[in-house]
Amino acid sequence: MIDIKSMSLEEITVLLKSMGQPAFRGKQVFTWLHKGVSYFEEMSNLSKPLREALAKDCALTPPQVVYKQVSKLDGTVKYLWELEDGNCIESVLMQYKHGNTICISSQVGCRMGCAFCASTVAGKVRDLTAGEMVDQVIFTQKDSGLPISNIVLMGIGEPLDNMDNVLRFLELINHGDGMNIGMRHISLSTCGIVTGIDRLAELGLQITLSISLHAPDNQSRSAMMPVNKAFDVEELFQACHRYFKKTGRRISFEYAMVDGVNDSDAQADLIAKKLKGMPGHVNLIPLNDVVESPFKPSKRVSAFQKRLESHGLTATVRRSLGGDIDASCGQLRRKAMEERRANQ
Ligand SMILES: C[S@@+](CC[C@H](N)C(=O)[O-])C[C@H]1O[C@@H](n2cnc3c(N)ncnc32)[C@H](O)[C@@H]1O
Ligand code: SF4
Repeated sequence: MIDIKSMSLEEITVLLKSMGQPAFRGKQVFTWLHKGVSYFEEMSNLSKPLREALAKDCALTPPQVVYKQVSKLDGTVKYLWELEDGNCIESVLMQYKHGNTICISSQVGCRMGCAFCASTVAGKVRDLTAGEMVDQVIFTQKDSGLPISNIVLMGIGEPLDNMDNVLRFLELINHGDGMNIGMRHISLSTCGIVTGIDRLAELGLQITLSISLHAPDNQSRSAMMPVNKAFDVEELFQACHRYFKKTGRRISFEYAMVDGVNDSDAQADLIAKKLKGMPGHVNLIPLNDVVESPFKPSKRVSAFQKRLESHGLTATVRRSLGGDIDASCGQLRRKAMEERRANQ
């Protein structure tokens, strides 16, 4: 079956032409797909034979809601979606003053093995297609009734470990005949795959790049993030400087505060030293407790923030949304996997 949801407008137009259709049909089909139809029959301005021919050759596999949790505190909505092959992924919809933001998954699981992260506990199962990433945005908007204006690639998975599909997703979600979400409204977060960061720099997209830094020295970072053994923190900082030089875009550094591991003043000083020469924004994240993780939340978040600010850096503390639901990434999927195992 053809994965039509992952195809560009141009590719769909070529496909429709090969089916003996005029070029404008391509745009009609693309527009329907990005409105979130679940069946080709819903494409009411196409002839019945064409709808049937598309249904015969092309897969349309909207995700199904398995769980939906709505926070009573702030309206954050967390979805656990079941994909066509039975795998589950998460998306979280957060309501901010500047608009509604969706956090989407880029893979089923993750192979990066960060010690504090629930998404990686059972490893990576597979990459998501571009269409499956688009569907998270479209069907969350459809189900919630809330217009989505911002996207963060910060859900389950490592986007730069699935880069081709992620780039295609960006192109599709940005398309004027689709969701039309501007690149400036999209953030991509990576654990630090240097080759991917360099590739992004070459492309010069106007997205915001977030680096999950979590420690500025090799000893602490390697203890938290195995990726640091493939691309160490020196190489990572160099890639960030290259990225800034090439794109002129400010990078955001994510920093989950872990008690006694990455929260010393010396580490704050080292961050400032390493970021010298480029504007950086450090986003301090109060650690979400993950049962399997040996790490505990730091009590020095505010002191660390002040120390960073004393060097002239911008440092913010991430506001925690959805505190009363399983909003931390990967937790809901893991819970569902455990329940499935128990019922087998
Ligand atoms: C789940 S990751 C997905 C994107 C990408 N793989 C990455 O690592 O940046 C998104 C962010 O959540 C953070 N994160 C993961 N587990 C966490 C936890 N237990 N507490 C706080 N932040 C966590 C990650 O470090 C990262 O900054
Ligand atoms: S923090 Fe990101 S890279 Fe690390 S295991 Fe979790 S999802 Fe994967």
